[in-house]
Amino acid sequence: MIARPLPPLVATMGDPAGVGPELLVRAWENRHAANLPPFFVVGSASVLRDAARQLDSDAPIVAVDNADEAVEHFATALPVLDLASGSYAPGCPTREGAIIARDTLAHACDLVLAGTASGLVTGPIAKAAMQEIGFAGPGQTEFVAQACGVAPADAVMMLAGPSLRVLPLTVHVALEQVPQMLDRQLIERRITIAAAALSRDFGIDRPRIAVAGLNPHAGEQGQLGQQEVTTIAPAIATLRAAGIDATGPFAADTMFHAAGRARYDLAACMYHDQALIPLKALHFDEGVNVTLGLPIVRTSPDHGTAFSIAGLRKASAGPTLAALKMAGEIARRRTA
Ligand SMILES: NC(=O)c1ccc[n+]([C@@H]2O[C@H](COP(=O)([O-])OP(=O)(O)OC[C@H]3O[C@@H](n4cnc5c(N)ncnc54)[C@H](O)[C@@H]3O)[C@@H](O)[C@H]2O)c1
Ligand SMILES: N[C@H](C(=O)O)[C@H](O)COP(=O)(O)O
Repeated sequence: MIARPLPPLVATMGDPAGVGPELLVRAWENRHAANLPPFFVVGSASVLRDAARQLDSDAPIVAVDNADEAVEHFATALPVLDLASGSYAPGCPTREGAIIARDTLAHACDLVLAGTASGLVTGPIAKAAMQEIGFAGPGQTEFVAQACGVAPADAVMMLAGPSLRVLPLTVHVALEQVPQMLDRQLIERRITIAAAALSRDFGIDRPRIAVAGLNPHAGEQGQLGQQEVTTIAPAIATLRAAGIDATGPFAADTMFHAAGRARYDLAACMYHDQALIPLKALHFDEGVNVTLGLPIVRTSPDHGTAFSIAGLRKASAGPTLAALKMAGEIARRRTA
């Protein structure tokens, strides 16, 4: 049976002064080589044209009115729903740019929720700049969750690369807050959501989830901290009783070498950098940030706005290509 065509993906530029716009131009240029599904941008045609010019690219940028038009034009031009105007110097973020990032993200969420687009790929934002305009939540994950009517705590961040998937159980909080935030409910809830998503969206029937300890040597039987004994191990036991293949807590420093990675499908980590350092060390140029637990598909490249190299033709489009491919694959799997 021939699969019916899905609606196109929708992408956002993120902060227009970051590398998001240029990487969307590069992604479109590589659409055949990367075998990308059709996508369109909710953003600014003028910003994308400026980005193409800075890249010395002849990629046409066409303003469209809807997703159907976007699909019609995708073969010959990068389609954009032109909702924003103004020019933005690469590397020079502005308040107006943060507002555009917020408003275009909100519009893109609405398009996916309405079924007009099959998935959302978000460009990088600058969190501090977004906070200054009253952005809801620490990042796009929480914003998209709220747009979907999902409690931010139930929108689970996973970073994925070819040989590693990681889940930070606590994310954009100060390290000093992590021990008090780590409770059994949080660990059990987020790993349960992740296990279901790995089955549904990645086709892993019985995902193996390795859980890291918080303390060095996973606490050394309680001699180097108590969280493993009082909280993490009991949470793992509860998950296992519920039929989830969770193991640990493991000493984090021996989870990420090749032999360690071969033992699991997802590494559940206690805090942001415990998860993202190994992922970005191994897969920075192809890493994808995937939000699990949402009714929609949402991915983003694994990096930020890279203001220091925006407009300099130095940014790799690898993570953006990987994010678009993964969003398309998940969307296809969900409709199979
Ligand atoms: N997904 C996101 O929206 C996201 C992710 C991380 C950071 N941020 C935000 O981005 C801003 C800058 O954060 P940062 O500097 O810590 O992280 P960053 O990812 O923007 O940059 C870190 C380093 O990686 C390099 N880099 C980033 N993307 C690259 C690419 N595509 N190709 C080549 N090199 C690349 C940068 O030049 C820099 O040296 C902050 O405001 C942060 O909040 C956003
Ligand atoms: N934690 C991710 C990273 O460091 O790559 C990124 O900041 C995610 O942020 P969003 O919730 O805005 O996608």
